[in-house]
Amino acid sequence: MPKVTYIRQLPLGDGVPKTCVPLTATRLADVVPQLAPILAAQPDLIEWRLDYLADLTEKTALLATLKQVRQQLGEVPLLVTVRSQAEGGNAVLSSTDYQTLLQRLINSGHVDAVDIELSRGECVEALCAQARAVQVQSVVSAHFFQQTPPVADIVALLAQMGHQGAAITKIAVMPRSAQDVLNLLQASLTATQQQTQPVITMAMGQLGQITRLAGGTFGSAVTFATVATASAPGQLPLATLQQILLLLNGDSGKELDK
Ligand SMILES: O=C1C[C@@](O)(C(=O)O)C[C@@H](O)[C@@H]1O
Repeated sequence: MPKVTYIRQLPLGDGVPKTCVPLTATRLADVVPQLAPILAAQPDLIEWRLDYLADLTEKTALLATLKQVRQQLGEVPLLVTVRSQAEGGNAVLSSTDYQTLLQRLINSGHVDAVDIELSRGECVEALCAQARAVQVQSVVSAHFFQQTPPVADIVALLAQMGHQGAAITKIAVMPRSAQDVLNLLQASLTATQQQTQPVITMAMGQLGQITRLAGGTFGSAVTFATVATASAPGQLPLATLQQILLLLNGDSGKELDK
């Protein structure tokens, strides 16, 4: 069973799925303005998808905006993600540039958690260790935008993330059938029973939407939702999700009138 893992003061793996909304601004100047309506909707966690920025080379300006974002968030935890094109995002970075950028984010003092792609191979373990050293939680992730791997493969990938030092493990798949959706849920349940790190899973697209609503029942610790722009197919509006989570999780979920 996963041990409860905190991102700032937010417990993951305690049986209640947490909501996360992505920030998808394409210009640094739009980041803080985009944050206000997201915060007003009261997600548990914010993910800044840095790869949406048209220019990822402006490191000084980027870190200055990151500091501002952190200040605006108060106690809401911040996850930063640089999603590669190969994993469904927009970043086209060499291994060295990816590693350097993630190191700067980890050591910035302004992030609570960092997404690290398992497919980046060699640097994953080092990045997890660097994050751990400065109390930043590592969320090691894998994305399958074309298919859903077999249950055993999903479970093995999540375990591999844990072996590489992930504090939290995450996988997103694209289902082609209802069986694929069931397979993703089965893999979530099995991984949750076997590993100590919290597991985050989702099946994308409309077919997979049930996993964003009821994934918590099968162990998924976080569900991604939208306030304005989606960062992956199938994400539901946060307000709708909050209501359904309350129905499914009772008193342990959020209050309806929040
Ligand atoms: O890994 C994930 C999950 C996600 O792909 C989703 O399907 O909701 C959305 C991404 O922003 C996030 O980094």
